Amino acid sequence: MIWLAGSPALSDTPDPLAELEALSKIIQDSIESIKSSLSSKNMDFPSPYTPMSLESEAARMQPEVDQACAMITAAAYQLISDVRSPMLTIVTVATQYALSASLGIATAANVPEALREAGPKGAHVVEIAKASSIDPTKLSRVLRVLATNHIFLEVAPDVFAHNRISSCLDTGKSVETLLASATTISPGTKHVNTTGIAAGIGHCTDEALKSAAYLQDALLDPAFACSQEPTETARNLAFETNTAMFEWLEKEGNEHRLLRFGITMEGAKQASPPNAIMEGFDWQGLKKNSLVVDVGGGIGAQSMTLVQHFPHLRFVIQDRESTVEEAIQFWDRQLPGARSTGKVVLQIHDLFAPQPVCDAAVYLLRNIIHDWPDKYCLQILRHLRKAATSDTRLVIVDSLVSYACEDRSLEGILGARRVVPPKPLLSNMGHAAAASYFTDIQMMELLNGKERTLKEIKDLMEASGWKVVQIHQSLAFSTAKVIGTPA
Ligand SMILES: C[S@@+](CC[C@H](N)C(=O)[O-])C[C@H]1O[C@@H](n2cnc3c(N)ncnc32)[C@H](O)[C@@H]1O
Repeated sequence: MIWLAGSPALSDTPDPLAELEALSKIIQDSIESIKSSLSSKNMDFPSPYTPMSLESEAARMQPEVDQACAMITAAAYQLISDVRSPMLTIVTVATQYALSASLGIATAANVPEALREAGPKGAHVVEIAKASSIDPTKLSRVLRVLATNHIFLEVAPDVFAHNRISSCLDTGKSVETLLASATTISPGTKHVNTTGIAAGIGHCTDEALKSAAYLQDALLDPAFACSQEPTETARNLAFETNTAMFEWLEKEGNEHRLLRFGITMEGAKQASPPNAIMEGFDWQGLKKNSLVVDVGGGIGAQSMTLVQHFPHLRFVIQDRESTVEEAIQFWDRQLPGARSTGKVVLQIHDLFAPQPVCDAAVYLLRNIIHDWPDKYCLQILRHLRKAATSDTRLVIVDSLVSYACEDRSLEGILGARRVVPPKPLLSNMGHAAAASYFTDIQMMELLNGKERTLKEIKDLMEASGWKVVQIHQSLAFSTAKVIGTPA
């Protein structure tokens, strides 16, 4: 028998059934580890049939439980790939866009809100369809493909109800309010004062999904193929525009997308453990009145967490004019007083202009570098380096993608060594880490941006006068902090 190169053999002559057994054992051991961790803390694992809330996710947020869940996800998906016919797998993957599209339709058609109002017994699709102008016979097919993939339940023929996953989509608003606002004001207002999860689904299944359909064209078009410009992307082809993402969002007709994107960024905090921004960097150790500059800080959702926990620090949150306008409302609503005391300053600043704050203890760049191609990242980092003092720290918070094979080349950097999962799992945790790789493609299609490997970030930092001194990362969450000092 010929083995293909790179097969992660358990022995010299890999036995497919031994791999299945090894994967099952990883799953079984991880379940045991969850049980013992939760029983020692007197906590319950959340049921897939109860609505999601941040409080009820507490068990899964325990680092050891979270890690065990990641192991189970990686092993279970690899098990599926090993046992299912390869033809069926390929066809299933090729048609999986139907899932993203269906999720977008259910969200836009107010299905989550209609099902919350219907209660645990659910509602017939004819009733659910009244929450929008959708055809019930088409909606039932959309909901069935989701229920088949464990999002919603089909509790009786054409009767659907929430499960835990689908309940995440609920904005908490009444169908009546949503129907009234859809006819009177912009549909983006649906997401105002919500967790931002439905907003994020809207962003991914509207502008991102539409752009993804053009990615093949963009990558194979000689004019766009090697482009490093944010104006030459699949999104530019899909929406027939020559503007970069953030300018495009500000264009007339995109008001709902701009509003939704801002709310998505705020909601994205919930994809990581609460207060994740606080970990891995010694904010407490900064001197009294030290200045943290949140560069491209959006409405300042991350800085707000830091303000609340580290009252000895001062903050400048910089962004584009339209975002700063939103940020003013956000801060005055959530933490009135922060601005009037001067503890927090909201500042209009272009990432590509010289940095006006030259006495910063920290420049924080969270989810910024991944928005831009290398040559633009270098401009951003060089402006910060020019304004930095010798004590300034650069904190880059972004996904760090790993190769799908082992790579130990940068283990000399403090914190860079990762826990290597047991074989036969992929060293990047396979499907458990899939969201980062999907986001990488989303960055490419929308902005010509990218999620980077540690080596790619290190190269950018070194080319702009920064030196990587420490990394903070976890096995389960791909978001990492790369901490630098002036070189
Ligand atoms: C992905 S969001 C990240 C926001 C925030 N750092 C966070 O982690 O929630 C990117 C941010 O960059 C801002 N941005 C994009 N282009 C910019 C520019 N040229 N100058 C300043 N900010 C910009 C956007 O308005 C947006 O708020």
